[in-house]
Amino acid sequence: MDLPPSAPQSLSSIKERSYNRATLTDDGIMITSQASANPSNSGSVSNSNRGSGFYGYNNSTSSLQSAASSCFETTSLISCVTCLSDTNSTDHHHRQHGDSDDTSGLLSQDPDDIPYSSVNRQLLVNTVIPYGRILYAKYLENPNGYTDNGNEASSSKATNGANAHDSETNVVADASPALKTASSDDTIKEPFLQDENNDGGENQAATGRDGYQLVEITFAKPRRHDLVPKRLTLLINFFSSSPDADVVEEILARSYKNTKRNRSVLVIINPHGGKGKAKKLFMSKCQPILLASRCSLDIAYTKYACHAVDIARQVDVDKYDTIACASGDGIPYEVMNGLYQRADRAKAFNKLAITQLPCGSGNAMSVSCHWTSNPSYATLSLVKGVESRIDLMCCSQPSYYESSPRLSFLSQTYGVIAESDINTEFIRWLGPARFELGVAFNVLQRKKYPCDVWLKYAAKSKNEVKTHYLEHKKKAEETVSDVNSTVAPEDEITDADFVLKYPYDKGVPEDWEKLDSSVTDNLGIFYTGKMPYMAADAKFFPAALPNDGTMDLVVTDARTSVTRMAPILLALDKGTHVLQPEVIHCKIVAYKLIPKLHSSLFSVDGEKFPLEPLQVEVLPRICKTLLRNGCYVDTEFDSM
Ligand SMILES: Nc1ncnc2c1ncn2[C@@H]1O[C@H](COP(=O)(O)OP(=O)(O)OP(=O)(O)O)[C@@H](O)[C@H]1O
Repeated sequence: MDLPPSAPQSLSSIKERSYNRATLTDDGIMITSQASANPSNSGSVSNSNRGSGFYGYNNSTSSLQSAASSCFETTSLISCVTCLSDTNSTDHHHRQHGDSDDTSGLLSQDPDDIPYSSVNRQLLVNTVIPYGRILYAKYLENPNGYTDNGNEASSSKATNGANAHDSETNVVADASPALKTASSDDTIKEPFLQDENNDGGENQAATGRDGYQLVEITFAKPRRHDLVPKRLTLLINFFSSSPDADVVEEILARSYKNTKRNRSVLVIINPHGGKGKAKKLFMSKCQPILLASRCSLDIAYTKYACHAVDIARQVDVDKYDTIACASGDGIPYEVMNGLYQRADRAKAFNKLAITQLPCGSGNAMSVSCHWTSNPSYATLSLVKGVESRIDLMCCSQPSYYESSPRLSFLSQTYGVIAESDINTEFIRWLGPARFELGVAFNVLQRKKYPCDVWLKYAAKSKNEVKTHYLEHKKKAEETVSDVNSTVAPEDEITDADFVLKYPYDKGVPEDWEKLDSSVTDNLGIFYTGKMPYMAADAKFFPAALPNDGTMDLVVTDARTSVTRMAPILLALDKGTHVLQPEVIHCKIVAYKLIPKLHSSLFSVDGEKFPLEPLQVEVLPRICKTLLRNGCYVDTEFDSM
């Protein structure tokens, strides 16, 4: 990408600048004094240090005036050359020290919730940049300062080899024709990353004079509705009794607590996803954050329906730790099934975390796991997420179970919802409204979907569901806090974990209970789910938990009056529909449904499945994914 004419052309111009001073707090990096053009206003910069090469500026008035453009000079330069212009940024928002945030509040899309700010492009004193937002940190220079020839790199210990390697790993080539690498035309190589790769002082344990060290951080900064990576140069006050103290390592350790740094990601983009916008969304909203976080990326584009199954079947499991589906919910479904069909499936599910970057029309996985349907915020959640095990559901029907059952991570449905989801494809142009219209139409008609259903209960009554939920949620929270304090426990699965307890051909076990036929003869909705949200505004399964070994079931009776059904459906956004007396809500570990209709269908994770008997059981903890803060988005079910 060419530099715009107005952009500074030489790195030597950058050295004439002032920096914000900062210190590390428990929550983030706190600005302790503002950058200033006027030496008399330069806060706590001591006389003995002022003007030293260490600060990167000399003490001539003109230089200091040129430095008046503040610590954001770097940022604005970078913004300029990477088209990440900050012009309309929400810099006026700020959060004072003591009002700092943890990661739980960081992914909010509310611009009022921005935890740092600047006035006249300068960060306010006491602003805290939370660790949850920090993507990367490095030493900008060694403590001896820049040399006079304007060559930054030459003033530092040579680490360019490591950075060249870095740059190579960012653009891994792959022989597979299905895979397009991040160095292809489709990838905008961010100049700020190249700049970083050329830096000479990266990750050196510099020991600064008086404990001050010049560090550059890259952080995710809110801009309009999104997050964009920005850089900021800070003079950090870091005192430590240890001779090996390394402030950059300390910042990175705090910023990536309980998470893996430098993920190796295979991104699968469905170019048709999200009405054809998936690729553009990924490139503009997700890729900059992944690259700024020093993840290495390979990109694969799906070229035909079910291509992601083939990609996952063939992927080099040793090469990646993450598969990120820049798509709707269809591609993660295909990836899980592709991995399931591999001979080394236990290894594949142990090695790879499957996650979604919400670039499709249905993004239930991202809403549930990353707590957002915004691609840039979901990417931050990917980068910072806690690797967690989730249960999957294994589906068997006569036409395919012998060759290979199908995995489902989200839901299976029969009746009103299935028909509204799949049979309204012809009115796709209506967008999400098509689904709601379909449901409304079928509910108004009070259409019945007779069937027989057998259930293996884990919690039958609504009270039992609540008790189960509270117990398992508490257990999950304890596990997450264990992970927080120690290294994640070894939690590997083996081939034995894939063996079905209730194979289809063995019939219905005796301890399964048949659902009352007065309900199943008049069935309206049959819907099972493993994640809380089925769409951004449909909290269909508020009691769903990642790995409690159960799926949630919601059943309605088509004879329920329209005046009762309307408020039930309208309560979907709050999730309180499950509390209504007309709604059956239970937790089950397995079920069998035999349809009694000749023309209808099942929808499994949004895919059309044949109208045949369907038997499903939970496969506990089979899949690894990334959960923000180690849990599903809070549904507030415990307080319902
Ligand atoms: N190149 C392609 N051509 C045709 N179909 C494709 C292609 N790539 C992927 N698909 C199919 O598109 C389907 C939907 O994918 P995905 O969930 O990512 O998108 P989406 O925007 O959420 O779509 P939907 O609106 O159907 O939910 C999947 O079944 C997948 O097999």
